[in-house]
Amino acid sequence: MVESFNTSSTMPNEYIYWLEEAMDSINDGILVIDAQGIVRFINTEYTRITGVKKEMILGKPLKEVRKGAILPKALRDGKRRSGVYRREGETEYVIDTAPVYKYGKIVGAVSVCKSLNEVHFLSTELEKSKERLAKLENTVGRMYQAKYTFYDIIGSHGGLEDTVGLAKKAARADLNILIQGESGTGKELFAHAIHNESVRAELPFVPVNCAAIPAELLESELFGYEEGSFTGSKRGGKIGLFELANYGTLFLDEIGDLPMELQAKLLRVLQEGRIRKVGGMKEKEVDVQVISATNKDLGKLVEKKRFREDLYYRLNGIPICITPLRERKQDILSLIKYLTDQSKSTKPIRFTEETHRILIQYDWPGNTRELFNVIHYALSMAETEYIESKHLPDVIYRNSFKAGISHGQTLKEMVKETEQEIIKKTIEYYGETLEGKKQAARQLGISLSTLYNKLDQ
Ligand SMILES: Nc1ncnc2c1ncn2[C@@H]1O[C@H](COP(=O)(O)OP(=O)(O)OP(=O)(O)O)[C@@H](O)[C@H]1O
Repeated sequence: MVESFNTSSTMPNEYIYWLEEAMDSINDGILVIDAQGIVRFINTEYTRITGVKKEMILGKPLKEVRKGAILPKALRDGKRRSGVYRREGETEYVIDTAPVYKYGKIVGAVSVCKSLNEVHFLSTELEKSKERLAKLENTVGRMYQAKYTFYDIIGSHGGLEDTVGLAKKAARADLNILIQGESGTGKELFAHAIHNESVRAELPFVPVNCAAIPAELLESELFGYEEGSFTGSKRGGKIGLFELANYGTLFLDEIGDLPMELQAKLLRVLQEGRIRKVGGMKEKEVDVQVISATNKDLGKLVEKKRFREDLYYRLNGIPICITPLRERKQDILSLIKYLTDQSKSTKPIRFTEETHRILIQYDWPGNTRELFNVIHYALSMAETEYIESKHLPDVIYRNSFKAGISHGQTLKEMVKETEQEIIKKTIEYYGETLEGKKQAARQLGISLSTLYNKLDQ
């Protein structure tokens, strides 16, 4: 049963005016018909979407002014309809229709329309955002990828083979791992290889150098921060490295340098598997394998109360110790070959026997990193295919004299060469002027003429 639609009998004019204003402020188009199908109201957005003005439609039967309108159906069958697609020239829109009831009887019907142009615009924006997100994910993925595998670890002596075996088992165990060894022994290389051998290989490998990040920034780097948590914080806050490493591996390099206060926070995260951003209230679960590394004796730091014992045991699920290069000198030649094989040089590279002897005799306090630097240096100094002792950096070359390695020279020649080196360095220090040379001679306890003679020999 359909009744007449009459608002003026029940509402004061002022109220109706206010209601119309309210309807005009919303973003959806609205059209209302009465029980006879006569258009009683449209709002401004309806005109904007359909192009139909009030004077063209108000007071007229909807069926006549808008051919194919579905709203009158609501008067007949009392059904609500939603998402009906319409097109008006260039404008596409969808409408929802519903009957209006009063005391259980239909007194009119209302339709609400939404422009699809806006929806199209929003979905294009959404697509663009998705594309940007995919690119960012790709970049982050590439940034946080472990580069090395166990194939990149060269050498087998001095226990290195067993260490590699242990590291492979550790990769399968999914426990926290602590790698200890002097600087340059390959701790980071091992961490990459372990991650790549583990079930987490396809997921991020996130390295953090605890000694390189200022203590006051480290907490927000590790755990992230909420927007506005401190002056200068970024809009939207920041995601922490723990969260970036979720389901993957976090490599905490130089863990011995982690400030005490952060040690407590790290321990809590490892125990509870949850992180909380700086300035945040919510906690988030994280599933991260932690590989830590240090060139300090962490056990000693614990004794000196500079590293928390409970954290030490948490991190030290599987301990891995890498032998320094001086204790596995048999690996030096394989390491040199590995590096020269990688060289882009088109000509063959040959190390003289003497160069090999010097490289093997040296103690390598900077371990493999130092060896690699020295080889790179020598390769760039040599003009021919032969890498001779003179192509090695000064410090290595001189050291070989101290170690008594003969360079194919007589004792007299070696003494002369060393004397000249020392005189040149002293003159360099005091200056090339006559006064500088006099001072150098005085310093060396020889006369000026002896100084000239020795240089001219
Ligand atoms: N056994 C090895 N085989 C091949 N390359 C190696 C080996 N050990 C070290 N390297 C190379 O030596 C360099 C230094 O290694 P890495 O950075 O892993 O050392 P580290 O122990 O982490 O040093 P630090 O304590 O100073 O951080 C890298 O270029 C690495 O690839």
